[in-house]
Amino acid sequence: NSATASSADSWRKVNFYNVYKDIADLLEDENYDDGSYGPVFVRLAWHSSGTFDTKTKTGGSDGATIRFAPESGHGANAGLDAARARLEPLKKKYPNISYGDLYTLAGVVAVQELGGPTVRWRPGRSDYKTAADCTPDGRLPDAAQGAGHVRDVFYRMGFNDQEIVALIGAHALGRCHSTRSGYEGPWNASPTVFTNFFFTELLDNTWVPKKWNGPFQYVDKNSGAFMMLPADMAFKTDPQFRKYVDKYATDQDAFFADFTKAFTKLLELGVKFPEDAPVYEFKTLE
Ligand code: HEM
Ligand SMILES: Nc1ncc(C2CC2)[nH]1
Repeated sequence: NSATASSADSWRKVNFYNVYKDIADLLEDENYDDGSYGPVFVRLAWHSSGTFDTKTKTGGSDGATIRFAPESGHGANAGLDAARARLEPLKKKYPNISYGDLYTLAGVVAVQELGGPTVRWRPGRSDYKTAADCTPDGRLPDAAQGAGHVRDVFYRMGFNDQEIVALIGAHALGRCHSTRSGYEGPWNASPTVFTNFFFTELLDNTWVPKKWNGPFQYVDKNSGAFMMLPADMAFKTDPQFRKYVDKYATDQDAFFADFTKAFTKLLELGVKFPEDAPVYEFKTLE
């Protein structure tokens, strides 16, 4: 963690168009996973933000407490050190950017450069928080549980059913790592392209329990080349979630329109932005 802490207003000295470009240049790496850091940047932005609790107004992306132990060591955050390390040189290059702004912006760049919708983003998160502000473990969802648990976690953040389903669509990206969450896969055709494939695969494939000694999960019967978590399956079986899964599976534009709104809301949970903080809509480079 760079010693250069940003002050409350130091974001005003940052050219975010340059930061966007530099993050985009970090995405591709043929030696990492499926060739892109994009998916793990999206997960970093989401885990930095998804700790928010509407009742206590604690957690969220402001202060980026995810970079401090004990939060950095929570099981749910396993593997995110790789994403934070990849972004660290940009904190040195742009000492006036806050980690909270850097981590959330990286998620925005990843979604846009991997073919997803434009995501509105505001600067103004601060780094004043310390390890003492870390949120307790258990704020993020447990993949082994079902719809009830998923609602408990996301309602606590302030989301409704439609927003929860839109957000889970990000599971079209990336993969599970047995060395991180314990789950494994997928090897589907396009883990580095942002599409509505999570919904189409969920509905169209036949899901069977994976025969292995890892944690309970599903694999698709025909190709064995895609996986679903127990929590993923809740989106197929719960009637209120299923309504939106059907909609997004048949209408990618509707998914994109709802995802971008919910993702901006997620990345801004709990943040008190300066009144004059600009709303950026970056042009996608690819
Ligand atoms: C019910 C809610 C959710 C559960 C239980 C869940 C669980 C998981 C698990 C277990 C992994 C595998 C981690 C690993 O082993 O590397 C994962 C990966 C991922 N999750 Fe989620 N997640 C949820 C919601 C979300 C949301 C809301 C987003 C973003 C908007 C998201 C984005 C991702 C991405 C992009 C990956 C791939 C990361 C990589 O390739 O390294 N997830 N998720
Ligand atoms: N279906 C599915 N659930 C979780 C994932 C990880 C993002 C890769 N994929």
